[in-house]
Amino acid sequence: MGSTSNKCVCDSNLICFIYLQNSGEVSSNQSKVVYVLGGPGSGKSTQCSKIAKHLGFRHLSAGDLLEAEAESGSNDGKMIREYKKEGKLVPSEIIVKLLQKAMQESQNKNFVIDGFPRNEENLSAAENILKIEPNAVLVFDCSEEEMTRRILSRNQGRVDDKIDTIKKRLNVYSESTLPVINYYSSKGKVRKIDAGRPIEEVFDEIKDSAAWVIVWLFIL
Ligand SMILES: Nc1ncnc2c1ncn2[C@@H]1O[C@H](COP(=O)(O)OP(=O)(O)OP(=O)(O)O)[C@@H](O)[C@H]1O
Ligand SMILES: O=c1ccn([C@@H]2O[C@H](COP(=O)(O)O)[C@@H](O)[C@H]2O)c(=O)[nH]1
Ligand SMILES: [Mg+2]
Repeated sequence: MGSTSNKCVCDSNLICFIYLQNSGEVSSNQSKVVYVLGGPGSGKSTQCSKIAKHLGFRHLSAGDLLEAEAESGSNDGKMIREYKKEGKLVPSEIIVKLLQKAMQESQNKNFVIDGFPRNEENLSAAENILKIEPNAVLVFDCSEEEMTRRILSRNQGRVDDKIDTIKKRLNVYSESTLPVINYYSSKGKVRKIDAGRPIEEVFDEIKDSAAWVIVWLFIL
């Protein structure tokens, strides 16, 4: 569903109708942000692409922004590569700077942010520097076995798609990202998605959740 054109292309008319009421020109100055969190390989980027295409959000992947910065050969690039290879989280100021630029340059001000905030330092930077208070947080629930299987068959040439790095990323998720999820849970913003199912079934659940998100968008 494209909010800019106000033309409904998603298959749930009710959701489209309600969404369009809330995304027309009158309210278009109000930015909406949905965070998508989940373990490595849980399907965040796959589903965020679908959310962008069908629900009219701009997809910003923290991992992809960092990868582009690394590819650019900038001063931070080499350091980003090293952190990524080790499955570690880069210092917040780096990812915050990239997100801030991407958000400022985007005409679509409704964002689905993929894989951020990942730890408490990110969370504090998101609140205090980016001034983001997300409308909702989708959390992808998937077993470690399934996430590992998916990553090992991903074949996208990522430097971190190796078993040793995957184990480190799973630890970072449990130790650093779960506290962020608990924080948003305590604010009633988390919607858990069973991400262990086939891609289309996961997206169906997200579309059902979109109705829930829309309720939030109206309330907030
Ligand atoms: N529901 C699913 N069932 C089976 N395979 C899936 C599913 N969702 C995604 N995949 C596949 O699993 C791999 C990982 O998916 P994706 O890249 O979307 O995960 P991610 O959560 O973004 O991972 P990362 O945190 O490493 O960026 C991809 O090859 C993707 O095609
Ligand atoms: O906020 C973030 C997001 C990502 N990273 C680093 O990038 C890789 C890959 O991220 P994906 O979202 O899984 O594509 C991640 O393991 C971190 O090394 C980060 O530091 N901060
Ligand atoms: Mg991803």
